Amino acid sequence: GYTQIDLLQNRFYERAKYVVDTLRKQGYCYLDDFHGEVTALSILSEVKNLHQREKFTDGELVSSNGNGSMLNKKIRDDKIAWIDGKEENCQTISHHMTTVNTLIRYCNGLIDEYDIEHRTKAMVACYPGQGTCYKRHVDNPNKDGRCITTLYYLNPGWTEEKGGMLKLYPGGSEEAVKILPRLDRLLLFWSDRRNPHEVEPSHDVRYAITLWYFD
Ligand SMILES: O=C(O)CNC(=O)c1n[nH]c2ccccc2c1=O
Ligand SMILES: [Fe+2]
Repeated sequence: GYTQIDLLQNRFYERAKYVVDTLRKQGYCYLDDFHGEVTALSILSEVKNLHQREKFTDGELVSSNGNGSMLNKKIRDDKIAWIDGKEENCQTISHHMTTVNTLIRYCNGLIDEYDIEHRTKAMVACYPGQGTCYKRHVDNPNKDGRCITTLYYLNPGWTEEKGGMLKLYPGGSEEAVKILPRLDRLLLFWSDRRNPHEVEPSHDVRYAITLWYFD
């Protein structure tokens, strides 16, 4: 009969197969209930704890000095923290990183055009509400090596009224796809020009963890 390991490997294989087929077909794909609610809530509590411990940076400030006056204008409203998973009180975030690594390794076996070697640290991002957003952009417009973006959302009970939807323009089409940043949803998409995307203005605190995978 099947051992636990066989079942686990089959599960990863099944999900990797679905991810690769879907990425090939539409350039993005998401998996709901990725870790299960208990683990998802544990990751959320670790992220909130990072926030309380002031581990997040502020969104980047640029001075837009039209006539020499140093007006500080925000170009981005996200607050971020880079986590390598060894920090204290980040054990479940670390488990998330390991799990996505395994999924991507299975995907790697099925994707021959890429040979995914490594990833960035985890970028924990917080949009603090009050209409904070992220303008339309491409994650990797100039071949910096990143091939897959993974975004893990941590927002229980999120609804479209709260804004903060991820708007994706797959294949650069003007037909936008709107993704709800709901708890325990893992979104993956090609990081290059195939996927311009933006974060609509958020009216509540919105958390996500990004891992970028390199070819
Ligand atoms: O949160 C989302 O749904 C999408 N989020 C993004 O596309 C996104 N993309 N690139 C970044 C670079 C630096 C800091 C934050 C970000 C960022 O939230
Ligand atoms: Fe992005």
